[in-house]
Amino acid sequence: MSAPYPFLKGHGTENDFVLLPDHDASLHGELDAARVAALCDRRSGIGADGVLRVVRTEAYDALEVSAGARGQDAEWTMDYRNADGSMSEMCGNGVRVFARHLVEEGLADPSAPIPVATRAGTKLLTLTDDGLVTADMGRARVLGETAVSVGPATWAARHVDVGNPHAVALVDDLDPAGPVGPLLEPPTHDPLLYPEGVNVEFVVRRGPRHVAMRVHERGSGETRSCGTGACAVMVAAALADGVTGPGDGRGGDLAYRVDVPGGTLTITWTADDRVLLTGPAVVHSWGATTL
Ligand SMILES: N[C@@H](CCC[C@H](N)C(=O)O)C(=O)O
Repeated sequence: MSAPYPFLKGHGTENDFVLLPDHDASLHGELDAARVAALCDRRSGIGADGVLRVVRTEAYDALEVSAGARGQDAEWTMDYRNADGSMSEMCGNGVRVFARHLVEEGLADPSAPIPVATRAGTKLLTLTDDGLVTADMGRARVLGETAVSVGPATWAARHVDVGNPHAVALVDDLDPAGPVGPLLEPPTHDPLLYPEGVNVEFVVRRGPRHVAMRVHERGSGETRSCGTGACAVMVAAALADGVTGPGDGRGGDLAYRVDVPGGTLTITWTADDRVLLTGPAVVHSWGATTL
């Protein structure tokens, strides 16, 4: 495709995305991994951690093979791709930016929760007057223990699935000059447990119900934030704090502050076992690009 194609750029706590409006799914078959990687390249492309393709679910279903448990009860589908062009089931910050875009373009009504279909099912998005967007991520599945390594350092990690896979390691120090390092390469992980790769979060405690994290994202490298990662981190931290879960384990909701390099997210584990991801989400630029 050589004609200029419209795009938007947005971010949630500096996890940044190129949005491609493709309402009628005309990009079907065009948006291969190489094109996505070229768009996300920070020197020769627009630059982003991933691409959010905005497609009407009806058009998507007519043309494309449904992947796994993708929800079909929403007017809009988010087709998410990592910066290297690989697909992921879910992107928590991405779906929040996606909802912001729908509302700003008059494509969705913010007076009620907005359903968005993803490969990990339909998510409900709520926009509030304080500028924040909350994604109801559903249930986080805690799947046991594993280990991750950076160079000679190895940490125990918790395997948490938030629609996509995570390994969460509680560490003493997040400093890039320390054992976690600058995360230029993917941390080593168990290839049998994570045959498709994994998002790895390193977490330190900052105070009661307050943690900070860095993340190496599968397919995108170290990013300034990861919404699904923050959800996995919150659940892992709460369990490490002795919470028997869900929620506070006593019938109430439980909220943690999760600091990421790009800002702050609030994660709430509800008594009925849903994880809510809340934070800022903005669309700030518009333009046209070659595809
Ligand atoms: N940044 C995202 C996660 C994007 C997908 C991830 N890299 C994967 O491959 O699973 C988020 O905010 O959740």
